[in-house]
Amino acid sequence: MKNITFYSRFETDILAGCKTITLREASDAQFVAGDRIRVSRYEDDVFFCNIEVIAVTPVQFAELNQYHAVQENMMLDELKQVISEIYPGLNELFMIEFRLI
Ligand SMILES: CC(=O)Nc1ccn([C@@H]2O[C@H](CO)[C@@H](O)[C@H]2O)c(=O)n1
Repeated sequence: MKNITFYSRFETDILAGCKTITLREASDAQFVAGDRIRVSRYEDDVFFCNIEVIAVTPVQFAELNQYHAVQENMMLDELKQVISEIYPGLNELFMIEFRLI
């Protein structure tokens, strides 16, 4: 089974079903619809759930909008700030939509 990591501060939102996308750089988005993925925390590699990928879609940083923010359970400004810190200067992102399984 493939694996993906999330920063531990997002674990609660993911388990509650209120964070249903993640925006990643290409090298971290090598998934296709239907993939079942083990999810663990980035900091300590502790497993916390499995997800199924619904879709992987290219999205530019400049095109991020309220839809993305809602799916991330963040304000749009906050989301842009978070992504700028993780991927400074990167415009080519991929939206991974997922559901808990
Ligand atoms: C741990 C690791 O390797 N990388 C990442 C990269 C991104 N993210 C989150 O996805 C969304 C969009 O980027 C935001 O919620 C980010 O904080 C994450 O949790 N972990």
